[in-house]
Amino acid sequence: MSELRQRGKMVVEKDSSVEEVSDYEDTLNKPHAVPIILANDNHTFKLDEEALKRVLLRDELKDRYAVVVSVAGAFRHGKSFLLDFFLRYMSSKYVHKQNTSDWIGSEDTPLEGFSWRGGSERDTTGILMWSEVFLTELPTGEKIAIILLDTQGTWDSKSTVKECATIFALSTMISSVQIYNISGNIQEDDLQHLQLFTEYGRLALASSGETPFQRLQFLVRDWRFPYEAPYGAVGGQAMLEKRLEVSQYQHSELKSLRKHIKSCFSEIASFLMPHPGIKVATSPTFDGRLAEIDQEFKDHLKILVPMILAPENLVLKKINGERVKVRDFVQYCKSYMQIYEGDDLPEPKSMLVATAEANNLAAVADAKDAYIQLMEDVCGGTKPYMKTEAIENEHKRVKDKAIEQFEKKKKMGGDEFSAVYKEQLEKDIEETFLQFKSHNEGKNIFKSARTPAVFFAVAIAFYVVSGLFGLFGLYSLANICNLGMAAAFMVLVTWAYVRYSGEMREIGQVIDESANFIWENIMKSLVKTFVESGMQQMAVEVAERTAVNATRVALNTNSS
Ligand SMILES: Nc1nc2c(ncn2[C@@H]2O[C@H](COP(=O)(O)OP(=O)(O)OP(=O)(O)O)[C@@H](O)[C@H]2O)c(=O)[nH]1
Repeated sequence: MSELRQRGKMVVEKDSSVEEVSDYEDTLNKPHAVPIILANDNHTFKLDEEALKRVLLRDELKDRYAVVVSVAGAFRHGKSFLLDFFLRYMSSKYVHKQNTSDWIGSEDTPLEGFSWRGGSERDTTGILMWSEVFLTELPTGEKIAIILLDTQGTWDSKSTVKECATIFALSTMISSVQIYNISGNIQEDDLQHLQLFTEYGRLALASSGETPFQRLQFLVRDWRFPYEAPYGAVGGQAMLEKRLEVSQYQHSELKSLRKHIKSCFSEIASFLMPHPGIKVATSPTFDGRLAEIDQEFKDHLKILVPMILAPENLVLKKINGERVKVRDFVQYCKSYMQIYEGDDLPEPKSMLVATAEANNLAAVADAKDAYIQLMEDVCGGTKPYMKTEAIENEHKRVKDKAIEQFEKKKKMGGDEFSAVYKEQLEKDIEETFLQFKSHNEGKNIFKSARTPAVFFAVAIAFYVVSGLFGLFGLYSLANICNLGMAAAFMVLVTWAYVRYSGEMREIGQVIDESANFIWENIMKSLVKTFVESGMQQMAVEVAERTAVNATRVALNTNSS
């Protein structure tokens, strides 16, 4: 196996050598970039749902609130390079729990993580997610998971306008902090690339009253005019205010673009980065070591990175004003991806519908979870058997609660839109209830013993009838009954084997169903008549004995 390092990039080539397979697996188990949106040859994208689920749907993650940090912007402008410093910070702060400014690393360590490299050809394609999701708590106590995304650079010679817009739009829609990486200055075309969202933002705002996105962080690389606006956040803010200024004499098109950009994000910030030095920009042998990066750049990295990733600065992903859990994030990715699958860029309206759809599906999943949790408490796992009537009453009570939770949750799209999802929730709950019910039935030892009891009784019945036929010399009929008895025993043995081995379960099911049929249609009424006549007999006997005793007592009293 050979491991090619293209600066920070780890390319693993698998060869046939057996002893090296475990090395290969070790490398894959190390935190790495996972492509979640894949670029197809025909200029379209595909969501790798399985990969996304493998990273996110882990027990320790899925119920945490998501913070999603993405870096997007033109290609070859140091996006992945920056993200690798984010990884250093995250690892020091959230994995090793260190609180020092040494997170930036030692002077001579090559920079690793998301693939980055020099040269003029694009490197990243699609959207990549870092496989290690960082866990922490907000100062308010909420447990959160921080997800990092690297995106395909825009405006390279191989991508169509639609591809660029799709990646930028998708990454903005799924992130809570979109870092808009641009070079040199904030220009009008940088603002125009936000255009697609401005209409979506207007619709979303009208529909829900909530700002659709959270933080947009302009990051201007290689800022060359520190004498006009100083490096860092203060200079960045001053620059941004100038660029987003709406003035009386502006063209109405420029005015409305600025107004709508502002209404799409709850926070817009900007940071001016100094040039990292000639080696970073031009040396083909530069491997990311700090020793070769300008001090001013490193100083500003130490300000920028905690400004985005320190616990007090983290921004939770919100949709329709509601925080998004990691498992809901998967649903949002699916719904959004669907609208970008067509040939044209989606209409802002369909972006809104997709958001409303994912929003309602997340509410359905939450309500169903609540139902399962409450039912588990009532009759799940090792809880003892409940009477059918009692479990049905509990189901109704818990179902009402789950539906109420769904109705109370803030959702997009209005009542009519939500009605379909409410119906789906009701259907899901009923299906889940059937599973709880059959699990409960399984705990009733009398019901589970029904099949052997029925076939044993059938065998005994054949035995008795065969004896009777034998008594009257009807041997051929007696033999048929003996055959029936043998068949009943065979069924019993087969049933016991199926139960013991877990094999041939379909046959086991047929036997159980036949036993149920015999019980419901023949034996139940017989047993009922038997028990009732037995009870009557007993009642008559008890009454007679009581009468006799009473008469005796009366006679004794009279004679004395
Ligand atoms: N001028 C300049 N170059 C940088 C900066 N940061 C990183 N670089 C260099 O830019 C080149 C590209 O870095 P990447 O991180 O691969 O860039 P990218 O934007 O992820 O590239 P794509 O994946 O192709 O979109 C590398 O040679 C880096 O050394 C910066 O702030 N200014």
